[in-house]
Parts: sequence; C-alpha cells; structure tokens
Amino acid sequence: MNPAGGARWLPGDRLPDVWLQGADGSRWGLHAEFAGAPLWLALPITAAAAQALPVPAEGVLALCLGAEVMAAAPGWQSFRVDPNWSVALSADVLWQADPNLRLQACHGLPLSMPLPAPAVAVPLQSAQTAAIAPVLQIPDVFEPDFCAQLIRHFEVDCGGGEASGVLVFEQGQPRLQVDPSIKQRRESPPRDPQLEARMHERLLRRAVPEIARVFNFPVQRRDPFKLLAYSAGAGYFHAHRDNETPDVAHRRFALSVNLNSGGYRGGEFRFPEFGPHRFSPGIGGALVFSCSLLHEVLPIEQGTRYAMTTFLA
Ligand SMILES: O=C(O)CCC(=O)C(=O)O
Ligand SMILES: [Fe+2]
Repeated sequence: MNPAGGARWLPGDRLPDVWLQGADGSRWGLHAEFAGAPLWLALPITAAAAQALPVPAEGVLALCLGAEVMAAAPGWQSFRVDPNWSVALSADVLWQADPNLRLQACHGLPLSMPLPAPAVAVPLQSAQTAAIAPVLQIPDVFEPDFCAQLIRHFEVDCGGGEASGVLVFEQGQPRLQVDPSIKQRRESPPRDPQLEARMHERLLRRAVPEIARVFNFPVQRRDPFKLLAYSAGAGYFHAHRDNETPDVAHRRFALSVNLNSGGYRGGEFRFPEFGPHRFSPGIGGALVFSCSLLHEVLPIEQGTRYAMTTFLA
C-alpha cells in the first residue's frame, strides 16, 4: 500500500515493488531480485554524492537508485527507477531496510558517521525448527513513541482498565465474569478516536498487506481494539483458542502488538501444540496467528507487559 495522500515512506513500511533498469537497459524487479538480504538503498542527487557513498558492510546488498543510472562507489549496483516511486523516500538519503524489504532507518547524505553493519542472526538448527508454531511476526507496526502514547492513554485516560472477564452463560444470558483459572489482566478499549484511527491506519499499512502475502488471506474486518496490561502476580492467560464459542467463531487471525519490551520478565506467548518456544515481539512489533492455534501468555514475573490486541476476519 502506498503511503496515504502522498505522505512519505516511514520506518516500518515495506517497500512496494518496482522495476529497476540497468545501464544496459536490463530490467530487474525489486522484490524478485533484491529481497532476502539486508539492503542499503541510496538516492543521491549528484554524481559526486553517488561516488562518495560509503563502502557497504559485509553481507549488505547496496542499490544506488536515481532518475538516471549513476556511476556509484565500489560495492554499489546502480539502476534507474521511476521518480514517482522514489519521491516518497526523499532525495539525497540512504535507507537501511531488512531482508524483507522493510524500511528501518533513513540517513541524510553524506553520512555524518559510518553505518554499523546489520546484526547477524544466529541460525537455529533444523532440530530446533522442526517444531515451531506457524506465526507471523511483523516488526515496527507501531512506532515506539506511539506505543508510549497508548500506554499513557490506557493508564491515565482509561483509568488503567478493568479486570478482564470471560463470557459465561447463565440461564442462556451472557455475562462477563472474572475467572483467575483462565486469565488475569487489565483491559480497556481505547477511548480516543484519533489514537484508534492511527492504530487502524498502521494495521492497514503494515499488517494487512503482510497477512495477504504470507497467509494468502484478505482481511476484511476486525474486532474492536483492546489495550491490555499484564502485571506481576496478576498477569497471564492460560492456554486457549480464540474462536471456540459461537460469539467468536467468525475470528480467523489474532493480532497482538507489544507496546513495551525490556521492562518486564515473562509474559511471552507459547504455542504448546508446536513446541516449547517462546515468542515476544519487540516494542511495536506484532504477532499474527490463526485463532485455531492453542496459545498462552506466560505469567509475568516482574514489571508490566502492555499490549494491544484485535481479531481479524
Ligand atoms: O496478550 C495478548 O497480546 C493477547 C492474549 C490473547 O491470547 C487473547 O487476548 O486472546
Ligand atoms: Fe488468545
């Protein structure tokens, strides 16, 4: 999805596909040819700036793009790109993107200091990945300052939320009841339409296209947002599925965004049908999984985990 209304691309956005043209007229699809490695994308405006680009770090794919093919510094591949595509990235900048072509950080050219080499993940062994839950993790769906704003909104404007209940039926009538044998946490819907609109826009922009691509699922609607807090001594959600009763049978995918990280211990997701592995996205990162999977949020041992959740169909 293009950034709305001519807005600029931001960290967290996934680069849309585009054709790149080489000096010899050859055409290369960005997604087809250049995904799968950390990317540095430079958009210099002068030949001198193209020649002064820094030597790419090891393992980085370095692309120099412009309205014309420019002779760039060693280690850079140069292409022509449609200026209508690159305008939203700004000019005379160097973007860092992850191997999934998600923008991470933007630096003005010339760089004022060298860029650190991208972190190299230690690969898991196949014995470890033989049992791993089919969950999608999407980093940077919400910006850290937006996460902090949502936590403040929850604690201040929403009064810290209410104890979360489970739906019970008494003589056929549904009633919410607190049941510590199932879960303990505080929750509240967001009460500020502007914050809610921004949450919605970020999901449309960063989660919905990725769910379409990874799960081949066209999200059409969502349940209302819930802001959540799990605190030490009273924060967990035992193993459950999210679509088991008639009132929630329409749900297809659960989406949960962590609003903080590092300030608490415990509180990870676990999918016991698929092994012991724990999942905990970084600040602003989302976890998306089928509502049919058994999952739990482990007890918080220290601090408070804040999150936002909704269900998609
Ligand atoms: O804590 C979360 O992020 C979501 C927990 C959960 O599984 C649910 O609300 O159904
Ligand atoms: Fe759940």
